[in-house]
Amino acid sequence: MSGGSRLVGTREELASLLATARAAGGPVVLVPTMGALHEGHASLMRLARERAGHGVVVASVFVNPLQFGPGEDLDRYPRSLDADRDLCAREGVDIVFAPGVDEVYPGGEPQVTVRPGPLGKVLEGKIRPGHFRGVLTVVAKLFGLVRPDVAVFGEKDYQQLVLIRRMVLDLNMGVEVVGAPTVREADGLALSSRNRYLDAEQRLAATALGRALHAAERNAAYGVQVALDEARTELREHLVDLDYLVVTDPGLGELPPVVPPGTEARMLVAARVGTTRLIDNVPLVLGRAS
Ligand SMILES: Nc1ncnc2c1ncn2[C@@H]1O[C@H](COP(=O)(O)OP(=O)(O)OP(=O)(O)O)[C@@H](O)[C@H]1O
Ligand SMILES: CC(C)(CO)[C@@H](O)C(=O)[O-]
Ligand code: BAL
Repeated sequence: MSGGSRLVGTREELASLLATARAAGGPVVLVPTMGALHEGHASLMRLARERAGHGVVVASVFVNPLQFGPGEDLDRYPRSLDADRDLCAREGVDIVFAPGVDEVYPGGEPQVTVRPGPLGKVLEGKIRPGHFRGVLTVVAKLFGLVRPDVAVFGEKDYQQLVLIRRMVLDLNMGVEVVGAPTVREADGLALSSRNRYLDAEQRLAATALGRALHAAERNAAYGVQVALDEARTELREHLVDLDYLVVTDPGLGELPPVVPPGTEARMLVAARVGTTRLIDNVPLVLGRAS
């Protein structure tokens, strides 16, 4: 496709643009987002542009009510469609799909939704009950509307990425799911749309998450316990309320009590800084000097 980013708000417009694009050949690559775009999103779009080649890149911008629980930040979630559109144009996105809630949920909340299964009940799912049912349902709907060959998601939302891969596998959706590395500020804070809720003091405290994960990476060679202890020390030094800090296997399962050197694992952290919840994670290679 050529001619910059096209902003579309309806399923009909989207279908018609995609039909034209498909006729021209090349893959369709989707980047789902909730908007308030930053450089982390930009990296996903660049990856999508590379994967699409002469095909089409679609970015969706939709704050999905179904994945927010009561009392969460649905109403104050940042919305900045004009700036989002500029960023999409800069990164070579062909179609920006920014539908209203009625367009995505024309009959209100759908009767049939995607149950995430046991992995949806741990970590984020335990603290935000119903969250992953909302995420998987909207991602399934976006896949239905766009019918992408490839979809790109960030590793920053690692549990989400694992669950989307699982949904695609279990429901034979035939979409290639690409995970993109987390983009960080110079001080290690993972970029997130919610970072803009932080005041200066909270912004400083928020660096604890990145510091903790980095301390764990440095100490992973000494095993899970040392990695956890070092990470906890960093978190204790800052004004954050820890929700969880865990080391799992890469699929979010439990690690066996004894692991051979070189075992791949994931450390995941979630904490509240003031009223803002932040999450982050890194891969670890256990029991081997890195
Ligand atoms: N720092 C980042 N690096 C790489 N990808 C990211 C980063 N932050 C978000 N993403 C990815 O961008 C996609 C859209 O995420 P979303 O719009 O929720 O942004 P967000 O910054 O994660 O916002 P939130 O504050 O809601 O967590 C997701 O696949 C997410 O994992
Ligand atoms: C995948 C997603 C766009 C679904 O609303 C959202 O959870 C996000 O932005 O990570
Ligand atoms: N990036 C995850 C979306 C959410 O927190 O609702």
